[in-house]
Amino acid sequence: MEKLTILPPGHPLSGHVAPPGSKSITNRALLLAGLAKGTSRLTGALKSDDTRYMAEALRAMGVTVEEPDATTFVVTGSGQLKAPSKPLFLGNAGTATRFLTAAVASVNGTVVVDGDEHMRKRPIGPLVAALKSLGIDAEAPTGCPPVTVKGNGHFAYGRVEIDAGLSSQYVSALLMAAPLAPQGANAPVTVALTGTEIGARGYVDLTLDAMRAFGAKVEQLDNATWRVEPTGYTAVDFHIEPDASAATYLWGAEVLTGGQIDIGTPARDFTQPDAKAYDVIAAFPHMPAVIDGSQMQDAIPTIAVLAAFNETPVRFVGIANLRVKECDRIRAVSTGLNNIREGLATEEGDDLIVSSDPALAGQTLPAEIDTFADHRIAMSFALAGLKIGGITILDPKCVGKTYPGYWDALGSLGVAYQQ
Ligand SMILES: O=C(O)C1=C[C@@H](OP(=O)(O)O)[C@@H](O)[C@H](O)C1
Ligand SMILES: C=C(OP(=O)(O)O)C(=O)O
Repeated sequence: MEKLTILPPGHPLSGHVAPPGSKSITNRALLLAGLAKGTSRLTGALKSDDTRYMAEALRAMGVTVEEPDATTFVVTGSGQLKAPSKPLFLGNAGTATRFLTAAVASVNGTVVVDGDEHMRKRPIGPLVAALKSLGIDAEAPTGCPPVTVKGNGHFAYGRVEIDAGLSSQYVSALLMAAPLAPQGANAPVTVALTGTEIGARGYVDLTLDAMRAFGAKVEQLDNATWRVEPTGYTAVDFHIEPDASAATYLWGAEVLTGGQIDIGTPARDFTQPDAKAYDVIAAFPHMPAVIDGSQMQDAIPTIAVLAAFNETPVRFVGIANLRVKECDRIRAVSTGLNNIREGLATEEGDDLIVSSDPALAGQTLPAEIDTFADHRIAMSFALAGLKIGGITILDPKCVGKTYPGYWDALGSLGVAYQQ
């Protein structure tokens, strides 16, 4: 399946569709379970490209990962990752790549962390520099993967500073590796932000929650500093909530078609940052003139496509690091919208301005949307296809990164396709 044309349903989309498990929480839980000694049962988990890469990497380092059903991982670790026999290949999974880069410093031996051609363009230099500052032997000559880490059996203790301006995942990576510092040293790891700027702080909170669930002792000293004790991790049974970023497409489909989609989880019950998008989406077609995307970054492509149908234009600010996600998402969204109708989107520096036009709904405006191999571009532009005839999504299978059942989910609500 190389392309998929969405046929506008012509009726409100209503029904029950539960989004899959959270990618962010699944990959945290898999890692922490793999680092623990004993067996952890992870339920409600996401099975997708990103979590498969994490699971495979753990298996390559001696962890047993069983999959008794479509949403469960049973993970048995020895409390010590082993050196893998070949480089860890992590596709374009930012979480797996960043989190493992720090965690494999606890391996006794050399580990190469690598990804596909997209991941090889996503910066990891600040994380590598932070590891080096702790005395860990780590190299990423291009500033992006591959990263070579020569571990000596445990993480390092001391104070580490990190600039998280490009990615909060660097902070999460250091925090999750920190309990693996040598236990006898009786000294904590202190993780400190250089600068108070951190996009998506809510992801750090997810990290702290997951660490504590697996027995870590971590304390937030102030807005920008955390202290982590060298406790290691304890195996535990852990339930994963549905994915809030995946939910944004269903919330979007609901407001755009005037339907009622029950996703099984009230927006306020999510702990993930993208749940903040609910209030903005619920305001459609009166979304605000300025939307700050810094604390709900992965939801911005969804909201930007909705903005094309809003009553008034929307300027997206605080989204600079969308340029270093799976693709340059500011460029991908503006390219896609302008492909639907020239002038629909403009970039001003790192801001994106969508010049809304409710009259788009009901028109036929044939456009092939280049997804740049980015699941979120595919999923968000599918929403445009619910109202505009002729929207064709190229490489629709890229949704497999985080939501393999996406096309079937829309199909179950009555959306039809032409291949
Ligand atoms: O920690 C996480 O689970 C994530 C953090 C965010 O990335 P950055 O920290 O790189 O902004 C987000 O975009 C990504 O999808 C998941
Ligand atoms: C940015 C994303 O993913 P990651 O950084 O985990 O590859 C995403 O899923 O939107």
